[in-house]
Amino acid sequence: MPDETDKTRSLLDLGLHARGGQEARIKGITADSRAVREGYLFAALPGVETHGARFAAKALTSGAAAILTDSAGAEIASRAAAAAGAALIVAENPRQALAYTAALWFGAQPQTAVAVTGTNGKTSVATFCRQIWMEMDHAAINLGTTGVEGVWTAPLAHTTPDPVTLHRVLAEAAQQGVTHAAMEASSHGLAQNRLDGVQLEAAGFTNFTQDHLDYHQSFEAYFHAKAGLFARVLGDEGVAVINIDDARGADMTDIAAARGLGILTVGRSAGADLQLQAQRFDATGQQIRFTFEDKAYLARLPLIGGFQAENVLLAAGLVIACGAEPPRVFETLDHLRTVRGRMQLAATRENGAAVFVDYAHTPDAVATALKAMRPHVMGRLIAIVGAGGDRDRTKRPLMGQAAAENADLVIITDDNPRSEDPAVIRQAVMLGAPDALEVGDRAEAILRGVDALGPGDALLIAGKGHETGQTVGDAILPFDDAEQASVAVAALDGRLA
Ligand SMILES: CC(=O)N[C@H]1[C@@H](OP(=O)(O)OP(=O)(O)OC[C@H]2O[C@@H](n3ccc(=O)[nH]c3=O)[C@H](O)[C@@H]2O)O[C@H](CO)[C@@H](O)[C@@H]1O[C@H](C)C(=O)N[C@@H](C)C(=O)N[C@H](CCC(=O)O)C(=O)O
Ligand SMILES: Nc1ncnc2c1ncn2[C@@H]1O[C@H](COP(=O)(O)OP(=O)(O)OP(=O)(O)O)[C@@H](O)[C@H]1O
Ligand SMILES: N[C@H](CCC[C@H](N)C(=O)O)C(=O)O
Ligand SMILES: [Mg+2]
Repeated sequence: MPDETDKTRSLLDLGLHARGGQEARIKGITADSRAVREGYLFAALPGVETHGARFAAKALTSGAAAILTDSAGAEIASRAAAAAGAALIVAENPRQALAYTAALWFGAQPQTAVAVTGTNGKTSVATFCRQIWMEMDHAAINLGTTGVEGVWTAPLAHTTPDPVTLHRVLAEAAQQGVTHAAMEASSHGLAQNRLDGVQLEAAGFTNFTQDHLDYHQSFEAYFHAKAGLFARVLGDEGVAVINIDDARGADMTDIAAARGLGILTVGRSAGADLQLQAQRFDATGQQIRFTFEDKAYLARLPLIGGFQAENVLLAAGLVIACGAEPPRVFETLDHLRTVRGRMQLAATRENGAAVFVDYAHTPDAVATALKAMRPHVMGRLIAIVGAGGDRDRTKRPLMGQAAAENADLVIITDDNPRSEDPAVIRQAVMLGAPDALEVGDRAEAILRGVDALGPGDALLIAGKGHETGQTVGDAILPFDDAEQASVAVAALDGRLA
């Protein structure tokens, strides 16, 4: 741990203005008043629910030596800070200042780091990057929705953790010998500058479709948040790895080009640097042909879903952008494994019908996942879909519609109703799928879906993927789609003890 006085100086070196000439000796940092200890810097941030400065008095009672906030927060906290003899640091963007401070405070991260943004595919791409690096004998991790995975593991509460958690985790990983890290950059995380202090060698863009309009309010604001990865977070020496098949890929490329960043394009589109040329599907995966620098390559991916090939090539592009030898990277692709909860084969009925669990929780993901299953299915495609409570309401009928358009039978059920009435959420989803069967209880919906499977049919259970709970109100009830699928198959095929 570096000398504490140096830390204080670093904070002031950030160009922050300490009012009242106070010099703070910092012993720790947090944005949560409840976590403040003697000598801590308390970042009092403006939030969605409240302003952290409202908790300044409590933080000072717990021993805060400095308060970092914005001008609105300074109005609230300045008297209490002065009375306690604590430094008040006012920043135009205190979230960014906190991110830089967290990076300096924890002082270490894996030397090679990449981040990936996009509406869908972040967890998959980050996981594939980690798998490729591990195949190349690097000590690697991925960080995101599924926690920290790889040579070192830890749970995470958010897809992109707050900067204090993020840098604590990155520093601990580096101390454990982790040299390579791939992380997800969620739109919330980017809008809140959670990643601004991370040193990235490359950053990736998967796609841009609807999600999270509850938080971002408009498509443009949502896009602007994602674009922050290329406009701001990625350093001047960084490489932008962009899926140009997506309609907004060109916009991302322009943003990166305007900064003079390196650019590596990926996709089926003509002119892509890493170009997917052909895909052939079989029962357990797919054969792909692609080109890079005028050379053609073949790989067999043991992965279900055409879109996973796009994610794999984006991951390969990110690893190459960090300096790896392309042929060596491509050799690893045959060894990739299914990402937990993403087109995961959860169970098979005695009649051969397969049950897949997938994390599709946006209209585009539901459509993509179902379309991806078609080439693998001879008979009917059945979909179980629900939408989360306290999240983007406008995506609900569109998710129902995506299911109705791409499946032969749709069952609408509950998926983390949170504080909302589950029946109201189901009704909204049903607006897009009027012929769907409504079965609120998720276990019963899975049983009904599995029961409906004839030979050659397949079932997609969408929405929860790797999740292990159903959030109802404040309670998280244990629930695992893959487990429920196995139980349903065992019960119906008479294999239960
Ligand atoms: C909308 C959102 O992102 N909210 C996150 C954000 O809250 P906020 O800053 O708006 O906080 P607030 O509740 O208004 O409080 C303001 C400030 O007062 C502080 N406070 C509050 C209470 C107190 O007693 N003491 C105190 O100091 C808070 O720490 C905060 O700094 O910062 C909080 C602290 O880090 C997060 O817990 C909270 O995540 C909420 C719970 C959440 O659900 N976030 C989700 C939507 C999210 O971030 N999801 C993304 C994307 C997921 C995906 O990939 O689809 C993710 O990266 O996980
Ligand atoms: N490249 C892609 N294009 C379209 N849909 C995709 C793509 N990759 C994944 N999906 C769909 O999105 C779902 C979620 O994938 P993944 O978890 O990798 O995305 P994510 O961006 O990390 O999601 P989150 O926002 O929850 O973190 C998958 O289960 C699949 O249905
Ligand atoms: N992390 C995402 C995915 C949630 C997936 C789904 N199970 C839901 O609860 O909506 C979110 O919070 O929007
Ligand atoms: Mg994710």
